[in-house]
Amino acid sequence: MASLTTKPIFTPPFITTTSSSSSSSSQPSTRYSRLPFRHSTTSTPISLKRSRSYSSTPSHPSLSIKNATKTIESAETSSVLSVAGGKDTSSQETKPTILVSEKLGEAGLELLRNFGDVDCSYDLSQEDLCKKIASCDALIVRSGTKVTRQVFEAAKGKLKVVGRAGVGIDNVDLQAATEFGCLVVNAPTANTVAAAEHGIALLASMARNVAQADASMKAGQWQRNKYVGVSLVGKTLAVMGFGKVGSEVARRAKGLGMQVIAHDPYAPADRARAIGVELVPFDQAISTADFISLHMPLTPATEKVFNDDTFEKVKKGARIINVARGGVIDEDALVRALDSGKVAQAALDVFTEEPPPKDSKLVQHERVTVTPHLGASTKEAQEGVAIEIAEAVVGALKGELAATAVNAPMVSAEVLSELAPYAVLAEKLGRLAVQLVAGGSGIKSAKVVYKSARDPDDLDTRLLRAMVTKGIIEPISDSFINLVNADFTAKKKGLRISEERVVVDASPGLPIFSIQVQLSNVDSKFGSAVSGGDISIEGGVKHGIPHLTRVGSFSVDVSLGGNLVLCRQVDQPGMIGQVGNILGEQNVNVSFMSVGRTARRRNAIMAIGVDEEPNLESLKKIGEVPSIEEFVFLKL
Ligand SMILES: NC(=O)C1=CN([C@@H]2O[C@H](COP(=O)(O)OP(=O)(O)OC[C@H]3O[C@@H](n4cnc5c(N)ncnc54)[C@H](O)[C@@H]3O)[C@@H](O)[C@H]2O)C=CC1
Ligand SMILES: O=C(O)C(=O)COP(=O)(O)O
Repeated sequence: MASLTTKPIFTPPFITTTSSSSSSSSQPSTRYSRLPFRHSTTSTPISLKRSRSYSSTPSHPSLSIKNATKTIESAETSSVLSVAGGKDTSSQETKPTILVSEKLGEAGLELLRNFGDVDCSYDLSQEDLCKKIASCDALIVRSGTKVTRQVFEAAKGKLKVVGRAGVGIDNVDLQAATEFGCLVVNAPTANTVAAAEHGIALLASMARNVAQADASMKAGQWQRNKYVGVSLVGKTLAVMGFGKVGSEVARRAKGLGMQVIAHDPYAPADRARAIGVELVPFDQAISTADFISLHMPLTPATEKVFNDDTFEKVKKGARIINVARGGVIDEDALVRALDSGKVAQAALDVFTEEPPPKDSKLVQHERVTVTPHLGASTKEAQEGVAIEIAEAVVGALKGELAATAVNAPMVSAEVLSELAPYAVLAEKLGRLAVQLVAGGSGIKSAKVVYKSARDPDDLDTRLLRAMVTKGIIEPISDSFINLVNADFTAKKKGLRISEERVVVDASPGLPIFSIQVQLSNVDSKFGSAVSGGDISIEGGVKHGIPHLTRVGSFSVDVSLGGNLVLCRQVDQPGMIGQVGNILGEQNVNVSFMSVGRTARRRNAIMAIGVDEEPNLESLKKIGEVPSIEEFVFLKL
């Protein structure tokens, strides 16, 4: 075994990770910050399933989701990755129920109807939504439905996925979704152009007073002098938020002959340069621009980022366009800035409260152009969004990969497929380890050691960590764990999971040589499982089947299917026969047996795989065999 690396691996904030070698295991621990739980435009999927795969289409082989019931899976069946739980007791034939709470394009509805029972119920009150949600597997919303904590609570674990047919997910309580293990997916790309085009439409119509002149003419007026506008060519546009929509607005504005600058703390400068846009600091953007167009998401950091102080800094006579979210502007401050003349005009598609109050000063303001959140409302965008979200929701319900998950760590399809048997191993090791704890609870600290020949950068362990967490927590609580809520649940239960990577000389073709699970500061009901003060078990995957390879300091080799009896005895002839006979008398089939010993005629461990659960009488008889010093029965 050779040490090659000290590189850290990803881990959430409450998880420490080290890399070490067999020769030097005292590398410093490092703490890393959590990866943002947000969508990515690249394909970085995760899978989520709960209860079962629905019958209409085959599920991803490695990703069928099992219920969180404490049923024991055999090694064969547990090659399906259990990443969610719930209380669904429907039969294989039962179709999932998908509630669509806002208008969705027909093509998307068609896809949904081919898969499940679709309930299109628009304009539901919060109370009615909470009533309905208890029988729904999926919910599809646009910006008008508030998916609050109350909704997740009312779902009582049944709701597996919320699909946001659009980009902004500020109307979904992501924290609550995560806590309830509910995946949230969005449709981030299909309405980009529509939103950008609407931004440009508002920019141009505001500059030329189109809406005001139209209203005036319809009221019988002919006011050519009143509606003299301003030109766009040569003016500076500041794009605030240089993401998908912002970039498209920038491209179009350049086509109109405008100078475009942008502010976005996270946008890469080369992407901006490629479009001929300069990225500048916030104050520079707002103080130099003639037009300011907002394209950032609504987050705690962007809420009311345009306020009295900001408007104080804008160039006198600046014009504001907002097709992002109303909440990024303090609307009262904008009214004051308009009244004072600091801001000449505003064009708004989005509002803090939607619809805004009828007497809203902002909406009624003469120099404000408004539209009722129409940015994404083109036929083309709505069809695209509907298909994008229907595919994401159906895929998630089938346990396939969700490329647009917004509240879960992203694990690529390749990683999922390669790690699937190790994920089963990881869960089983977690399950075994927790059953070795005397009393079974009070576990505060677990360490997962991955031995691999691979460079740490090539090994994404988030899935494995989630599965170890699942294995440890589910047998001792009523929680169900999936990729969405594993880290959250561990943290809530005060379980600190650390990870260590040891690089070993093994086949580089295999992602992992072995996984070791260690539990510290707990007593064991099977003293031989303790090594270096910790309960420690280790396993690997052989021919796709998880195997237990070490218990404490004893080497064993037993496939992790069915259940397991571990005995420690003095190494002597006849032991296997004696225990085998006791089990045979009770018609308990022994599937596998392995003996590991420290030295000849000294202590030995016998690991016996059994298909059935031995009854109490057989267990008692095993305990009475004179040379057996301790034994434990473990359910997998
Ligand atoms: N009015 C409508 O119907 C529509 C509105 N939208 C809204 O437009 C916004 C942008 O959408 P996309 O471009 O698709 O999202 P995106 O995620 O591609 O882009 C958002 C950009 O904002 C940046 N950003 C984050 N915090 C920022 C800050 N404090 N200051 C400046 N930039 C910041 C991000 O780095 C990112 O580049 C979202 O709020 C979305 O909800 C999107 C589509 C339709
Ligand atoms: O995609 C977005 O962020 C939007 O704001 C579009 O909202 P909508 O789906 O039209 O209610």
